[in-house]
Amino acid sequence: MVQTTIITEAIRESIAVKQAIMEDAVLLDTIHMAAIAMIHSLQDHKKILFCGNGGSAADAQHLAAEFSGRFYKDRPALYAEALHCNTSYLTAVGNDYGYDEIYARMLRGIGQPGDVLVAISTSGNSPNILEAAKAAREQGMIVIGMTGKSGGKMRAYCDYLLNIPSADTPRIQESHITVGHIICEIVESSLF
Ligand SMILES: O=C(CO)[C@@H](O)[C@H](O)[C@H](O)[C@H](O)COP(=O)(O)O
Ligand SMILES: [Zn+2]
Repeated sequence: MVQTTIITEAIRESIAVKQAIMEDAVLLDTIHMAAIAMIHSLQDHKKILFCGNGGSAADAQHLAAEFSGRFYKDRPALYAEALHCNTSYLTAVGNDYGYDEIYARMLRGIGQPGDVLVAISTSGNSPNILEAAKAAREQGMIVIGMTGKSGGKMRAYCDYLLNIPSADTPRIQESHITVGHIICEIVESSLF
């Protein structure tokens, strides 16, 4: 059956990508270091900002809410936000300055040295995410990139590159959420 093949292949590929992450010592180390960077920023009363497009915007919002709401533990809120949640802002800045500017402009307004930007792009090439990463660096922020295998142009702007070993957008996104949840667990268990 065609549907059964699609279902089992998607699951098989998703497992294979996660298996490849588990066998990539450099990536595992980078996940750990990215979590430590977030812990230090939060201990220093800095904030964690997330951005992405489409499914990655949903991932940005999901992960920000794990920090600002709660993950496993009943504990104080951590300062985390996804940058796409204000549609009035997005439509105004997209309309007046262009879509590539939507996140960069906000970061120039609110980004502080020591804050963290988690920039999520499966291709690593979305212009608004690249502009965001550049603006974050100009503000003295730490940039954690979540991308696919190649890292794309994002590679040049990341302090920590979490490049999932796949070139398939949905499979990459599934692993972004897995890695994001792992980071949430490390951060929460270290701070509380
Ligand atoms: O969720 C999906 C596909 O799984 C889409 O909404 C996807 O996120 C969008 O096409 C994005 O615009 C892709 O951008 P990016 O990941 O290359 O930065
Ligand atoms: Zn998706």
